[in-house]
Amino acid sequence: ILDQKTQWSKNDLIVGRALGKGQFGNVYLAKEKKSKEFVALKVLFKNKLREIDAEHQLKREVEVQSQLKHKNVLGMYGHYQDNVRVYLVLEYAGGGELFKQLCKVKRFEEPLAANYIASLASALSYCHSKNVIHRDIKPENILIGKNGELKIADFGWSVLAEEARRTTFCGTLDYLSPEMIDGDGYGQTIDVWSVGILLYEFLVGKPPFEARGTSQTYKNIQNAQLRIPNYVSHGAKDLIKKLLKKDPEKRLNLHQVLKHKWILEHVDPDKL
Ligand SMILES: Clc1cnc2c(Nc3ccc(N4CCOCC4)cc3)nc(-c3cccnc3)cn12
Repeated sequence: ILDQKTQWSKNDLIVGRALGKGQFGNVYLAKEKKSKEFVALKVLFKNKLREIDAEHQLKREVEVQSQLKHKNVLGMYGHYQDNVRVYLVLEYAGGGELFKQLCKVKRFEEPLAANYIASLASALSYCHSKNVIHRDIKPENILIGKNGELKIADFGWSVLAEEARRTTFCGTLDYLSPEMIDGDGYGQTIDVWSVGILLYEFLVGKPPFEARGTSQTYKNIQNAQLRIPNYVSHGAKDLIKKLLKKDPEKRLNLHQVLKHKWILEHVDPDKL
């Protein structure tokens, strides 16, 4: 149905309430008339995109996200435009933002955190198999489906691996990996680093290297001084330490994450 539809226009949709406000435009809940399916309509203003020369980035987001088909990657059904805006027709994630859920409960229980990390690792491993590096994995870019499944969204910063050598600044500091700060280029290991930061934030309620000032955050990241509270289990602590290795070569890869004892302890294998 929606996956097969190739041409989209505003007449296909009944647009409802705003789901959220972004810096380039808003996201609305919408309903596709024929299938009666809910979708999310991301509206971006062309002049705003032009201001920061982000048209090429948006083109890439569309190219990348529409070719990815995975249960933990938010689907993109199509796009259309008028002379003022670009419209992205996206899968509707009925559970909202993971970020809001984390703020509400402060910290996730270990089984829930393990399931989210397993979904994230399997989605990223799928993306990497398509030569796509997300580069901006953080709670704000993760949505929850109506049955609680994790959905990676917002591929605005993703690049196809060959371009990944260019060190472009992307996103909040907390998620920058050491090699990103050194600017010596990076491969798929930066997404693995972000999984480590996320795992820490899921279990502790804040990112590991958070500091008041930018330079302090950089310092903490660079010397990767990790303080993990005692209420975190040994298995989780072990995985966090193996993900937040300063040297990208020493970091676990995504397949090893999915085989880690703490993940296997909490996640039913058919989900992996
Ligand atoms: Cl893209 C995309 C696909 N689905 C969503 C979505 N879904 C969604 C579902 C449910 C609830 N609610 C559930 C009841 O409590 C109130 C919130 C919110 C968002 N939100 C956003 C979004 C949200 C906030 C800011 N910027 C974007 C983007 N989305």
